[in-house]
Amino acid sequence: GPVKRDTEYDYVVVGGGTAGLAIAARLSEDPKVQVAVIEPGTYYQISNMIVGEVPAGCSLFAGSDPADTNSAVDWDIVTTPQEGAMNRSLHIARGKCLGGSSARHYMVYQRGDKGCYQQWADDVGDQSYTWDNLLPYFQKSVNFTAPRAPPRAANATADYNPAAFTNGSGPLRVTYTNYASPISSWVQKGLTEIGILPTQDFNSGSLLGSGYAASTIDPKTMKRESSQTSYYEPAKNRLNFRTFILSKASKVVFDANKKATGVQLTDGQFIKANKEVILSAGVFQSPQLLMLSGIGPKATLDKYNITVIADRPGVGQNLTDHAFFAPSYRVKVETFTRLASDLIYIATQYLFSFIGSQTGPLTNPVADFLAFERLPGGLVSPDTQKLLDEIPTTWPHIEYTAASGHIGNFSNLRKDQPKDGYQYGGIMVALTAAFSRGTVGIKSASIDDLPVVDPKYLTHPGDVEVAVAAFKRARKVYASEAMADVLADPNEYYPGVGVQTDEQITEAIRKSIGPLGGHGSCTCRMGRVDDPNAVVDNKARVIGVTGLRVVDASSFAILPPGHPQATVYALAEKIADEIKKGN
Ligand SMILES: Cc1cc2nc3c(=O)[nH]c(=O)nc-3n(C[C@H](O)[C@H](O)[C@H](O)COP(=O)(O)OP(=O)(O)OC[C@H]3O[C@@H](n4cnc5c(N)ncnc54)[C@H](O)[C@@H]3O)c2cc1C
Repeated sequence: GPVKRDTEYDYVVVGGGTAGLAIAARLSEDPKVQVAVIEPGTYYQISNMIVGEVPAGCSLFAGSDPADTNSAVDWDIVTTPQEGAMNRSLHIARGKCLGGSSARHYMVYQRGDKGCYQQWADDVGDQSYTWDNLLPYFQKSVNFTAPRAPPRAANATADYNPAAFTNGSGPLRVTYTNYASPISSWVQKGLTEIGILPTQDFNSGSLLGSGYAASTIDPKTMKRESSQTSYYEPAKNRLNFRTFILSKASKVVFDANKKATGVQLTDGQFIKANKEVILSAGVFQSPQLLMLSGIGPKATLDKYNITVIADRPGVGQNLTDHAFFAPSYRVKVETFTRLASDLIYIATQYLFSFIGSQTGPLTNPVADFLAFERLPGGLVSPDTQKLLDEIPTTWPHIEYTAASGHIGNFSNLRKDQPKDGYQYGGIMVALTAAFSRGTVGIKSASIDDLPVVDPKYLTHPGDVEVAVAAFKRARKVYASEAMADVLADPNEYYPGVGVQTDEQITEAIRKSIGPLGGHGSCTCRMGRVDDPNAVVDNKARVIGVTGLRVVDASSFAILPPGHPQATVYALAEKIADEIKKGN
């Protein structure tokens, strides 16, 4: 039978992922407070050995092909057939381990723009969510180390703003990889030619422009930094901090006053929460757990005979994500294509460069160069342009990422690399202000069944127009004069020169569009208490009950443009602070 545990704590955190370990570590700083974390996975250093820690390993087991997974460390979530994507069902990687998706992701550390957080503050009716007021929480979470050149190449200087990291003695190590992808400096020139100019950094509230991205990488070892290596490791031996690995929550339990009293586990145990339960099970499983516990759209709960505790129609709605696609080209510089197909090269790189001197392509998380822009005027219909113009002026519509390899339809980055001796490079195009919204549902009253995930990519007609316009912009980057010298073949490899009309481009995009890692958010959306579709209030408290919060990407009010981990950590820091203040 299961090991007998202490079963009473002040705070029970469900999910030892990105937000969960951050908030649990902060709450346990007070030795008088007893904190427990429930996590179904284990250490990814065991369940995803080497691959989980080496930055270039992030490209493995994260494709949209349902077979491109490692079930030991992934939830194997596959979407419903996507109407906007030629009815393909797409795997969306989600970490099942201590560290959660921070143990699976591509390590880009980047904050949103000032306008997006102003929107968050206005939506929620709480100006503590503006950029200026969140900045101390961004800074509190990180410990920054400036890029080093050498070992970075002289033509790959990463600019940064030291002031973005003032007071940076936090747990999460952020730096720049020791090896810049050679294709990135070429893509930067191509971007400049189409009018997207270099900018200093992506951590100071403004994103428009191009530059190298900071990464959550340990500057000493060049290994992945996750919420487990950063927040959890220094806290785990505290006497008031318990972690239950290989343990899954099946539901939150309430008393007659609708106060959360604890968490039921699948092994039959009940873990009592004297103060609060905090759900940090992520964008798909936090709304699932709410529904299984009786909080959600009444019709859904009735359908599965779940007793309604609070009828909250917004639970599982409003799924916001960054879908992406990527044309690719044959190039003359070494890219990930070589790593993917040359085992002897990987082995020597690992032993002599990565372990030996913390250098070489394995230290690179495959996509290290970003650019953001507002779509130039005149490229979409007046209706769509109007929608784009309504988005706060600092919030980019598009993100371009230099891709060191062929992405294709993102089904399996390793297997899909062409084996014809050429190196490949590309440019990933993500919709960072997408209008399409998806849903997360349930198919039974049991946690043994995965949630039903329907991101509804490209179902809003405005997104299709923006995607086609951005695709043409991306093509211009590789067709630039500046990039001519690096192309091994002037013709586009994928989707190829035969794709020319808007109809053909739309079809090519629908055939290849996929989740940009899984930036999914807002399925337990934060909002005003009187908003019937809000799920949590400005302190992340679930509306309609007491003693329960949701703190993770699901409780975002909006999805900031770009990569969400910085905001996940900042939110966890902010809510930990609110709890400590007694709010
Ligand atoms: C492949 C990939 C690439 C990405 N690239 C980037 C990037 O480069 N930069 C960036 O900023 N963001 C990136 N992201 C997004 C980022 O990783 C997520 O937004 C972030 O990690 C979400 O944090 P979270 O706390 O909401 O969820 P998670 O970190 O996923 O944590 C959820 C936790 O809950 C646990 N759990 C689930 N169900 C239960 C249950 N029933 N009981 C108990 N526990 C449960 C899970 O095992 C997991 O540990 C990427 C994501 C993926 C998947």
